[in-house]
Amino acid sequence: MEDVRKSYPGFVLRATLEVPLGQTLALLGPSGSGKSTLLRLVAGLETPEAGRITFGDTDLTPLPPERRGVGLVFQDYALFPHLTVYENIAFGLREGRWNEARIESRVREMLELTHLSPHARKRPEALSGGERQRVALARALAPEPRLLLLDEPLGALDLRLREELLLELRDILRRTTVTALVVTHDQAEAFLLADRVTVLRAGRVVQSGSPEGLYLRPQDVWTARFLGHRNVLSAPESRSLGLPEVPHLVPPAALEIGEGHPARVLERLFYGSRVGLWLEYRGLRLYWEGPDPGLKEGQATDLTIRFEHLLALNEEAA
Ligand SMILES: Nc1ncnc2c1ncn2[C@@H]1O[C@H](COP(=O)(O)OP(=O)(O)OP(=O)(O)O)[C@@H](O)[C@H]1O
Repeated sequence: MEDVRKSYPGFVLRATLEVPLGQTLALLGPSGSGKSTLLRLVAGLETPEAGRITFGDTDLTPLPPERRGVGLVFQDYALFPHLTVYENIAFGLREGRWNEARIESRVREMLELTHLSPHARKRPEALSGGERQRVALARALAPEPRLLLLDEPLGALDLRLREELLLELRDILRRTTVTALVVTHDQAEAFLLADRVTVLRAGRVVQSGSPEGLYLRPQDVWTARFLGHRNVLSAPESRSLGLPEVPHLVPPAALEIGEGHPARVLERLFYGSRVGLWLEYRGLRLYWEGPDPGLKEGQATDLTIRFEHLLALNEEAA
């Protein structure tokens, strides 16, 4: 999409975005940043005030939703309650006047892809939340859409189910060649699902890149914090360490405990397979995480900051 604009009272979305063919792009942003609005514009459920939405050489902008060739998956599933799983998946194919033999073979293929074959004859009410979401996915993929749009697809599920379905969704997106745009406010979800991630803030694209590229090289303080970095030094803090007086990111790889300068454990967070430590170091509070080094709260240790790993950050996105 090219310089697409849409405004509501007190909100303006203005974005240019490209989803590489056959890949998954995650739109990541806090609540109210315009993620759903952007997705609805691509789906044709909203009309832009300016700009164009294209797929290859096709201009989708003037087309109604049903002629855009997009598949939609929302967090509330929106399945037909009176239809079986099989018929839910077949629905779009019947609408598209596929013949019965093709419908049967495509629905079987989708049931296998989403591991739903044993549930084909059930109605949605007899399924778990995760199974329902897989039906929604199978139904959206069945008509071979050119673009799959997913809006917080795991949003309605509890934490454990969310993790399970996340890996399954990742696997399904990788096994199909569909181009997908997924909206999420969860950084881990975006990183696991997508080939590329675009960060949205207040209706503007802040930064795009591969998950690794974004995480290791956020361009400003807000993006670094939003992506989950805990060690973002302010300009005066940077100066106190002898760095140029601009904010700096201290990525996880830059901290080593056990050697270097004196530090003290302020707080120890036990997560099971790893431990988080808030450390006091030269008047700063720094967070370290890794396998349990056996340090207790209040205990002294040593800490090295590998300055070559630090990254200067812009104060704030323009
Ligand atoms: N139909 C509408 N009428 C008026 N304002 C709207 C409408 N839809 C969205 N907005 C406003 O546009 C802004 C962006 O909303 P949007 O739902 O796109 O954000 P989001 O990033 O998807 O948020 P969330 O993660 O909470 O769903 C919000 O301030 C919202 O109140």
